[in-house]
Amino acid sequence: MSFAKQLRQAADSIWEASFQHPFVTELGNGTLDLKCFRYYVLQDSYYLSHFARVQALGAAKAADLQTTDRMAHHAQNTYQAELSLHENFAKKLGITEEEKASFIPAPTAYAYTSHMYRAAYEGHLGDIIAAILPCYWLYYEIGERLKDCKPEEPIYQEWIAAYGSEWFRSLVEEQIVRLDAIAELVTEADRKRMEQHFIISSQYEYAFWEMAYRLETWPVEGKEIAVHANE
Ligand SMILES: Cc1ncc(C[n+]2csc(CCO)c2C)c(N)n1
Repeated sequence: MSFAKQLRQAADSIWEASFQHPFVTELGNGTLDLKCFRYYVLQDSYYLSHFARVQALGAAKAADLQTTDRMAHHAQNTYQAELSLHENFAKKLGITEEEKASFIPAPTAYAYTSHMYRAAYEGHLGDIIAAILPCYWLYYEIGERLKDCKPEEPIYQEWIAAYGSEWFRSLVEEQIVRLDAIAELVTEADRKRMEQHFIISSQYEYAFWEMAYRLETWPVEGKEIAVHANE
């Protein structure tokens, strides 16, 4: 079995928990409170802006220029495709510039992005791909599962259409192939560490739904420092 498939299998129960999370199921049947989705869009813009930087770190750590080119392309894509999807949602949801400028990253969004930076700081390109792959792959599987759902809310339809697309599938497959190629070249200790990054990211994917569904705040409120959601 390929390395990526082994990781997918190891994370299966965590992914199942995401598929069954009320944020995901209610997005599919249209009953998700827009307040939660609005909160998600802002936290996810923050998440994506850091995700793009981690992809760019992957470009810098690649061992050949072709991979540097592809990872840089992926970073650009996160900015152009994913963030523009969010800009579009923000407009439709009436999220104001002031709201974006005085955004407070929630504990889970902060922890998840910190986890990806840690993998990038400590490791090589394989660590980075292992940490970012669940983001691609899980969303692709959610897109597939929700493909036939027709929620009444048009914003939820757009969200489902973005991740169930062929365009998105090719991006996911490219990163799976890259992970398998790297896994062939590294040591068993490297592979163990990569598996740990993959599992922790899978847990954070679940935690991200939970964060948005519960409108998570910091345990002691009133001392948070606001940043721009796109920073
Ligand atoms: C918490 C969270 N996890 C994953 C994604 C999906 N995603 C983010 S970047 C990227 C790769 C290039 O498009 C993908 C699939 C998200 N939006 N938010």
